[in-house]
Amino acid sequence: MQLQDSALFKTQCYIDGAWMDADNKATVEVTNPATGEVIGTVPQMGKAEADRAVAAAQAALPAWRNKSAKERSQILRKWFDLMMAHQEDLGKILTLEQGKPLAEAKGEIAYGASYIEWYAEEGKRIYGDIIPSTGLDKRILVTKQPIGVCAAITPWNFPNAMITRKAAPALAAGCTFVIRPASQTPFSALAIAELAERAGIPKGVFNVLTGSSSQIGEVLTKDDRVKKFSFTGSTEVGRKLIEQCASTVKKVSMELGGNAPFIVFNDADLDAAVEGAMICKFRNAGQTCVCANRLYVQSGVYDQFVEKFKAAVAKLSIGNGMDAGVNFGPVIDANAVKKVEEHIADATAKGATVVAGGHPHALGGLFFEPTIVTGATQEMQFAKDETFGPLAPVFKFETEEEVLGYANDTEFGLASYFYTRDIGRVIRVSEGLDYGMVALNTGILSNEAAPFGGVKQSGLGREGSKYGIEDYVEIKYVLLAGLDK
Ligand SMILES: NC(=O)C1=CN([C@@H]2O[C@H](COP(=O)(O)OP(=O)(O)OC[C@H]3O[C@@H](n4cnc5c(N)ncnc54)[C@H](OP(=O)(O)O)[C@@H]3O)[C@@H](O)[C@H]2O)C=CC1
Ligand SMILES: O=C(O)CCCC(=O)O
Repeated sequence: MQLQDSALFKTQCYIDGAWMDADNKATVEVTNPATGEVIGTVPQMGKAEADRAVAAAQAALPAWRNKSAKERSQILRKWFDLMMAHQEDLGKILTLEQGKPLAEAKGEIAYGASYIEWYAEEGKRIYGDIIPSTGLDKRILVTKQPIGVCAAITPWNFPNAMITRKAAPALAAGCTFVIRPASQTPFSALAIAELAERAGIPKGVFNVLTGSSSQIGEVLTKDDRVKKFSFTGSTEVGRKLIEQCASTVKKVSMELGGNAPFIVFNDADLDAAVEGAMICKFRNAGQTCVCANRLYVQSGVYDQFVEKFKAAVAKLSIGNGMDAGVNFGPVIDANAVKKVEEHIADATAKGATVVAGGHPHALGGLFFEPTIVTGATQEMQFAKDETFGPLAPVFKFETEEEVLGYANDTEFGLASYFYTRDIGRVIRVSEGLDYGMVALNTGILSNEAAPFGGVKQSGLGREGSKYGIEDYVEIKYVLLAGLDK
């Protein structure tokens, strides 16, 4: 791998400020989804190493918690600066292990770093309250204190930003942190740890473990020293981890599956809607939890929208994300290909038509053609189940009431999108969508200043913004009495 700073490519874990192998020296291979080649190996750690990481985070807590918010802020700011200074190398590592095009990967590095910058500032503003009490001799003091040791498990689709979005508010609030990244994308996490060390984050404050998800997950969710657990991934695994956290009544944050509706009304700016649909559906080859999973287009513009959408899809440049000009890469693994194929087969068997793509790409391996199907209906699998791949089903609808019913007919409630220029409809539809996030006239809604999160079975808690830090503090109420003497 050609990096300007080759020390960013680490193949050991980072626990208590030291780089180390698994106790039994076992390793696991990581492959490049674009080529199938092995990029390197990382330690296959388990319970014993996880226990030591939690102990290190516990030992580091008092000194980190007792730094002033300004001191922590200065260290975090340095971490942010280092990430941006190494954006190119971090982007390359990310593309090699995850597959997304390099420009998109570098975009993720800036996006991930923006959470560190944001919380370096926000950590200084964890305000409390003084509340007048019922008795004149009393006052109620409310303070917010760091919750303690925090742990997290993150997915492969955003190997950098899903970590910083959790670690930055935790560290800014005065907590210490243990992270177990996805097996398919550990190198981005280890590079973040290398930069944490260079930024001066003290030993034990930020720890990275790779290896067995079930063994490490069990420690991180059941150990009483861990006070807060945060997860991004599938709803199925999230449910299980919530159950495990119940054994020690831990505070949990969950960013789980989505099934985003993308609604285009007759009065929409169609070119803007197509541009939004392209980014919303096909960035990261359709593998984000806020990706449009169902495109609902009103009957008056349905045919026109499909034609423009097809033309835009035909312009995508498919290939290895490291190659110049490529803007659409492979999917993560064979299961991802299988799921897209299953959803296409189910839809065509029930009457849908493939109007673009529909097959594994001629490049072979994990490349799948960006696909559009028309004539989609609520009876098809993708109406209920997140595809998490490059398949865009286009549904036709007649009325606002009808489409709101379809959009909300899911157990998920993460992101939703709609295009209209009618102000009354803007209010009615944004209030009527049962989603944690609603975007009007745009296909992209994530940024560090906004509260990212879902309702229903899409999760618990919010990440980013002033709200995101609340998940990493405990409220303490102090009653001051006898003040009249
Ligand atoms: N909300 C989101 O952003 C995401 C949603 N998904 C959804 O989930 C589907 C499957 O993707 P997948 O990657 O398998 O998602 P998973 O939920 O299985 O994986 C997410 C993370 O959880 C870990 N994990 C898996 N099982 C356990 C366990 N029993 N205990 C502790 N940790 C565990 C994984 O480790 P390991 O890598 O070792 O498997 C990974 O780090 C996707 O198709 C998509 O629908 C997936 C990723 C992100
Ligand atoms: O898929 C996810 O879990 C994160 C979505 C990326 C984003 O923040 O937009």
